Amino acid sequence: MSAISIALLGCGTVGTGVIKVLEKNAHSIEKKVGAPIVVKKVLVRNPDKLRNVATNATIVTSFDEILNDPEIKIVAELMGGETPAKDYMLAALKAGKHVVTANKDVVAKHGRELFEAAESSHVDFLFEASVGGGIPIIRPLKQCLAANQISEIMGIVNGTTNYMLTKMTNEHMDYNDVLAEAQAKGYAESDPTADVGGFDAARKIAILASIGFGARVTLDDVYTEGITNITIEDIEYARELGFVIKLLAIAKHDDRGINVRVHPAFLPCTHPLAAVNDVFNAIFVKGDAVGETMFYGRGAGELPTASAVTADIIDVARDIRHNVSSRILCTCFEQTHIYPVTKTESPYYIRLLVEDKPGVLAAIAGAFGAQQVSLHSVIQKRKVEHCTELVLLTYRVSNENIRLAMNTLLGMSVVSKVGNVIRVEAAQIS
Ligand SMILES: NC(=O)C1=CN([C@@H]2O[C@H](COP(=O)(O)OP(=O)(O)OC[C@H]3O[C@@H](n4cnc5c(N)ncnc54)[C@H](OP(=O)(O)O)[C@@H]3O)[C@@H](O)[C@H]2O)C=CC1
Ligand SMILES: N[C@@H](CC=O)C(=O)O
Ligand code: NA
Repeated sequence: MSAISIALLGCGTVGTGVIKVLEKNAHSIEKKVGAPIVVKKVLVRNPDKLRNVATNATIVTSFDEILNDPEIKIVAELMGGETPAKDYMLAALKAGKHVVTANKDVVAKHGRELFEAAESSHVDFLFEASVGGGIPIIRPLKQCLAANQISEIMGIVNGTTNYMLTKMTNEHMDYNDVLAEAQAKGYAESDPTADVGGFDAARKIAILASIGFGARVTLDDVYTEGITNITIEDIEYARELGFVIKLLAIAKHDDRGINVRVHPAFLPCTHPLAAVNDVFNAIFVKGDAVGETMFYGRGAGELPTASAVTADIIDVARDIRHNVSSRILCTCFEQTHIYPVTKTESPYYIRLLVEDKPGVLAAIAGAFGAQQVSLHSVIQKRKVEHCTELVLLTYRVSNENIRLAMNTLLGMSVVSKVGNVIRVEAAQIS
């Protein structure tokens, strides 16, 4: 069969990786598809930029050169951002071109519109790289686990912050230095606020929850906290107490509805996610038939992400060869109540700076007690600026009650500063 022509929108970290993978594995990919895949055009902003890859493709700066080229059957959007990426994908789908993307911003926010455009044009819209980088997770959820009712999805879904937390924990690296390293390695988003602020993970868990629970979960439904407040002190106290700090993305479907959240958490050192380090991601999925499953691999970076994008391109190319399309589209059928984070429960770690005088501990314990927050343990180790640093671990308590207790504490003259309040996940504090 004649070659299948494709175009890439973007030739940065991921685009470069896709060109390399298609080139390196051209022979086996051709055998798998039954036709060669050829990158005909690549859209960039700056055609004069030096790139880390050689290609015979034509470099273009106008999307119209791709949109109006009837030979191009597949468009891989690897630019990032919402605009113009969404408009280009929509135009390509409406023009009858298949679309593959790594763009979680657009999938999380405009997925429905893109699915509808794909369905009416009878083309594919695939986005495996948008969550978990190189880890297969979208396809397993949509296909391999389709027989299950999914009750829980939990994991580490941002490579940049996991890399940062690992280096801060194991090598005591400075936050800004390690962020710069993650950027240099091509892991971070063009605006890394999305990574460190938790929004990238929030988009990813919104996508996974929507697919897993068959209900539309948007970014606004996800309670989001990033790692910007995590200090070396918190990391050290975690270690002392037998925990590590990880940025977790959690989606649960129970008899109250759906709850979706992203926040740093203390995880027991013995928990499997505690051993997921550097740029690696891991995602647990619990289904009623299969039980627990775990997906693990590199969550960001040139070649791992290219692996997922290229697999989508191969899938589409096979569909083109067999004259089928849009076999698995939007799976959000259910209207399900989303309940807020305040209704969730867990133990908490709390670090406070308090005045160093008699009766302070009793007053603090009283403020917690008034909100039904029971304290499991208190560590009092060091003096900071004439104050005493207190580290408290609570028993399991509702988020609402912790908030109420913290509000009371903030108003107490003996409390100089709240250092941090971090959830404890997957631990029995008893
Ligand atoms: N990096 C990673 O590890 C992962 C990234 N992703 C996602 O993949 C996508 C791409 O990420 P990444 O490769 O890191 O991004 P980069 O910033 O490295 O590359 C972006 C590319 O898009 C081009 N581009 C951006 N805006 C425009 C525009 N308006 N018109 C034409 N070209 C444009 C840039 O052109 P020029 O080179 O001329 O500036 C560049 O080639 C994003 O959606 C990201 O979230 C997903 C998983 C992992
Ligand atoms: N910035 C993202 C890239 C992959 O999605 C991350 O660090 O995980
Ligand atoms: Na993936």
